Amino acid sequence: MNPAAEFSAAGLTLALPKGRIFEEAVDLLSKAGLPLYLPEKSRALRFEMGGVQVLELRNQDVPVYVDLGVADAGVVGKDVLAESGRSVYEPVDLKFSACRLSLIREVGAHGPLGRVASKYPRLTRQYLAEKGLSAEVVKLSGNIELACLTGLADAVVDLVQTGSTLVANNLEERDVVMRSTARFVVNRTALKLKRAALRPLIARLRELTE
Ligand SMILES: Nc1ncnc2c1ncn2[C@@H]1O[C@H](COP(=O)(O)OP(=O)(O)OP(=O)(O)O)[C@@H](O)[C@H]1O
Ligand SMILES: O=P(O)(O)OC[C@H]1O[C@H](OP(=O)(O)OP(=O)(O)O)[C@H](O)[C@@H]1O
Repeated sequence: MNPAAEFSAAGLTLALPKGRIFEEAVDLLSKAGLPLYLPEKSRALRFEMGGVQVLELRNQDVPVYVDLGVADAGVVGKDVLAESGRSVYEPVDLKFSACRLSLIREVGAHGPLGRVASKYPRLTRQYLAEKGLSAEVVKLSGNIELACLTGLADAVVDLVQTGSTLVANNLEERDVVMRSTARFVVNRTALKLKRAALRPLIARLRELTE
C-alpha cells in the first residue's frame, strides 16, 4: 500500500533551509507524496505549492519556526537542531547531508586549549565540560577553520565530511563531538491538530529512508 495516495497535505506549512539541504529535502518530501517541486530562482521567501506553504529559512531558524508553531514541520541538520536546544518532535532521520561535528586543530598542534572557536558554541561548551576542559568558547559565523590558522583559537569545532577542507588547510580532526544527518522535525501541537496529514507523511518518509 502506498500511504502517499491516502492523504492530503493541504494546509501544512513547512520550514526548509536554503543551502545544501533544500533540494534534497524537496526531492524526498515530493517522493513522500507532497506536491512540492523546486521553485524557479527568485527572491521570494515563501511559496505555495498545491496547498502546502514552504518557508525558506536560514538553517538555525528552522527549529525556531517549528517549535513556535509558525511552521508545522521542517527539515534541519541534527547539528543545528542540537545546537538550538529546541524541543521539537524528531520522528525521521532522513539520512542525507551526513557529516560530523569535530574538534579540529592544526596538524601537530599541542598544548592546552585556551580558546576554542565554533559556530556551535552550546555543543562546544557541552563537549568541553564533558571532557573536563575549561577553554573559552568564541562564536564565529563562517569559515571557522580560519580561527585555527590565524591563532584566534587553539582549536575549532566544525563540520567535516570528506575531510578535504582539513587537508587543504593543514588541519586534523582530533575527536568527533557528534554525528549529524538531516532530520524531519514536527511541531508537537501540529502533530495532534494536523494528524491526518502528518502521520502518513511521517510513515512514508520512514519507508523511503529505511
Ligand atoms: N560538507 C558537508 N557535507 C555534508 N553535509 C554538510 C556539510 N556541511 C554542512 N552539512 C550539513 O548541512 C547543513 C546545512 O549546511 P549549509 O552549508 O547549507 O549551511 P550554511 O550555509 O553553513 O548555514 P547558514 O544557514 O548558517 O548559512 C548543516 O547544518 C549540516 O547538517
Ligand atoms: O570535509 P569537507 O567535505 O571539506 O566539508 C567540510 C566543510 O563543509 C562545510 O563548509 P561549507 O562548504 O558548507 O562552507 P561554509 O563554511 O560557508 O558553511 C563545513 O563548514 C566545512 O568547512
